[in-house]
Amino acid sequence: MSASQKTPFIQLDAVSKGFTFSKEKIQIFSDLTLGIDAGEFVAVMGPSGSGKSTMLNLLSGIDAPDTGSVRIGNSKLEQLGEAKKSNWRAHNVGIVFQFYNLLPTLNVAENIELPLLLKPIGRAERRARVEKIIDLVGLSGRGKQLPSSMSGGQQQRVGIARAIVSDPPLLLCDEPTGDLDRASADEVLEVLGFLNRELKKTIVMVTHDPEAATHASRTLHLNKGQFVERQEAAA
Ligand SMILES: Nc1ncnc2c1ncn2[C@@H]1O[C@H](COP(=O)(O)OP(=O)(O)OP(=O)(O)O)[C@@H](O)[C@H]1O
Repeated sequence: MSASQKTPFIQLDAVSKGFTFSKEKIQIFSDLTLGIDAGEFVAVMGPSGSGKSTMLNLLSGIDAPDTGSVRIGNSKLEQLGEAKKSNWRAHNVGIVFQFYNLLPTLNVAENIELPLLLKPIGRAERRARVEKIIDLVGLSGRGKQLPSSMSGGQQQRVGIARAIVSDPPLLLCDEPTGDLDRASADEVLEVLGFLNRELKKTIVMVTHDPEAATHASRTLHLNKGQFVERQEAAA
């Protein structure tokens, strides 16, 4: 590699992945190679069942390829044991879910604080970080509310705040606007865009929504286990 070629932040090399279901083998990826640079905001689209969520699971190390390798930064995930991988994930990956996955009995601030409880950070510092993130996602003053008292868009912004409170470089979003109306979806996408532009988070977002994909810098379409790059037209 020449000095001018930069190494992608995320590199999938010759990845294959299949599942066996009712004795039938479904091959999702065969010999898939993909690079994503630091600071990119990538949308992943494709038909239902094409392997979009599987891709996110490979990137977070929640699932492993059958063959091939997944490298993120300096970490080759297949070389990490489960304990090291959990620790790596806690420091490097934030995950945003379609249905928010907030704990209903905890208020907004307590939900966002959860990932910090696994770290050697004192209470005052934790609270300060949570307040800062609450402001950043546009929910100032709502820390004591329960998730059930908030709109879907607000709950998703809590989900995003929880995903970034540990300051991971990579954010993986699985249909983050899939359960939202257009206006709430746009607010959530604005927050993701801000995190990408201003905080330089690398974002990989699975979406069915072509308009959501226009917020990304690049759109990858999954087609028969391979990615085809295509630009979404702005709405
Ligand atoms: N743990 C598993 N065991 C067996 N089959 C699985 C498993 N996980 C995923 N699959 C199968 O792999 C295929 C791809 O699933 P995946 O969830 O990645 O698709 P997707 O593109 O995210 O779909 P959707 O848009 O519907 O969410 C599907 O056929 C699914 O049933």
